[in-house]
Amino acid sequence: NGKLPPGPVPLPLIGNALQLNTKNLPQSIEKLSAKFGPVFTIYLGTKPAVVLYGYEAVKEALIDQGDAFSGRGPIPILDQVVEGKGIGSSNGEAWKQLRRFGLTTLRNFGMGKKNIEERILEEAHFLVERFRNTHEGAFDPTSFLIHAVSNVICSVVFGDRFDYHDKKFLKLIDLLEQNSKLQLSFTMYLLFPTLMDYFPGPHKKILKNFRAFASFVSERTKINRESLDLSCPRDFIDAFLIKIEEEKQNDQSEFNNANMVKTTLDLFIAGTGTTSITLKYGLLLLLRHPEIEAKVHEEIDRVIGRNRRPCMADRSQMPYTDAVVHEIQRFVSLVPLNVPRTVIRDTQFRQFIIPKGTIIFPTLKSILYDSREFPNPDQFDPGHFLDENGAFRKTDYFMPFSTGKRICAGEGMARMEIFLFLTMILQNFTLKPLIDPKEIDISPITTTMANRPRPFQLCVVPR
Ligand code: HEM
Repeated sequence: NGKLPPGPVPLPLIGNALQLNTKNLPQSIEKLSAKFGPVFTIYLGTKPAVVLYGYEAVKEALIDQGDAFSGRGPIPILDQVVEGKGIGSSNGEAWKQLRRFGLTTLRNFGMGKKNIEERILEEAHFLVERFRNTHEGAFDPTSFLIHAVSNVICSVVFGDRFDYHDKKFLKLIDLLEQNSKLQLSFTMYLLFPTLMDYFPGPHKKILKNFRAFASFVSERTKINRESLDLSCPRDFIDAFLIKIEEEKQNDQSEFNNANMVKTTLDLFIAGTGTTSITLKYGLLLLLRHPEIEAKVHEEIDRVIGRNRRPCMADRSQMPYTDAVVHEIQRFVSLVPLNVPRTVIRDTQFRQFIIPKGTIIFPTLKSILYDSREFPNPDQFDPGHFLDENGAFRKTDYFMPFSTGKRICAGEGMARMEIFLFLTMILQNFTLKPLIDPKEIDISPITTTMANRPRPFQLCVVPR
C-alpha cells in the first residue's frame, strides 16, 4: 500500500518464495539486506513481514517503540499446540499477566527448598559423573546435555530432578529429542501454513510429540493439585495453582488450567533445546581452540581450584571465562532471525507505516555479527569481550536473548546454566577431539529458527 518499507517484488500467492532459500532463510535475508538496507518487507505467501537488520533498527523498534512491537508472531507447529496461550505465544493482557508471574516465580530464589543456582549445581554434578563414566572413550554429548538441561527445568517445575534412568523422564525427554532431530522446514511453514496442514511429513510427528508432552505435563499438574499445601509451594506448578486459587473471584484473570499447562510447556520447549545446543556448540568451539580451553583451565585453577564447586559469585573474578561464555553465545547466534514478533497497532516506524498485526523479524545475527562492534565476526575470539587490560568488556550488542519487552524470560536461568555447566566440566576434564583440531568444522547448520553445530564426538580426560 506504499506505506510498508520497500523490498523484493512479490508474486501473487507465493510472495517472495522464489527469492527465499527455504533451507537457509537467514542467509537470504542477509543477502536482501545488502540490497534493501536495514528495514525492508518480504512476503511470506500473501503476508507481509518487515525485517529489521542491524543494531539501530532493532533497538529503535524493540526498545524505543517497545510497546508497539511487543506482539508475538507465528511460531510454526507450536502455535497449534499452545493455541495462543502460555508466555511465549500469548498477546495482550494474558501475556502481561503470565510473563509477570513467570519472571517473578523464576526469579524467586526461595521457591521450594533450593534456589535455582543450587538446582543447576546439583545437575552439573550428575553431568560430570556421566562424563566421567565414559572412561575417556569417544561419545556424542547431545543426550547428556539435553538430560541435564531439562532436568534443571524439571526441578524448577516439578520440584525435583529425575534419575537419568527413570522411565517417565526418559519418555518425556525422548519426545523433545525426537522433535529436535526431525527436520522441519520452518520456512515452508511460514510461507504456506494452511497448505502444510494438508501434507504428511515430519511436522505431523512433531505436533504429535508436543501433544504427548502436554498431556504428561497436564497429568503432573493433577498430582500437584492433590497434594498442594497453599502455605508452602514446592515448585512452579504449585506457585501457579496458588495463583489460580488467589484469583478465583477475578473473571479477568488469566490464571487457569490451560495457561498453567501451556506456560509449563513453554519453559521446556523454550529452555531445553536452546541451552543444550549452546553448551554442545561451546564444547565443539573449545575442541577447535585448545589454546582457549587452556586459558579457561588456568583461570578456573587460580580462582576456584579443584576442590570446591564453582558458583555464580566466581564469575566476576573470571573475566576470561566470562568472555568465552559470551563469545560462544555470540558466535553461535542461536536464533539468527529472532522469534517472530508483530506490531500490536498501526505503527509509524521511520518514514513507514506498518499495519497492525504485520509480522516483524528483528534479526539478532545482524547485531551479533556486526563487524563495527566485533571485528572479524566470523572468528571465534573471546577478545571480542575483553578490553586491553584483560577485563570483561560489556556491550549492548550482546543480544542472543533479544531485547525489549519480550526479551527471553529464561535469560537469567540460561546464563547461569551455561556458566556453571561449562566451568564444572572444564574444572574436571580436558576435552580431547577425535581429529586434528584444525580440521574441525565449526560452521553452523542453519535452519530458519535456530543454528546448531555439526554432529561430533569427543573424549574427556579427567584432570
Ligand atoms: C541459550 C539459551 C536461550 C536463548 C539463546 C534464548 C533466546 C530467546 C529468544 C531470542 C527469545 C525471543 C525473544 C523476543 O521475542 O524478542 C526467547 C523467548 C523466550 N524464552 Fe528463551 N532463550 C534461551 C533459554 C531459555 C530458557 C532456559 C527458558 C526458560 C526456562 C526460556 C524461556 C523463554 C520464554 C518463556 C520466552 C518467551 C518470552 C515472551 O514471549 O515474553 N529461554 N528466548
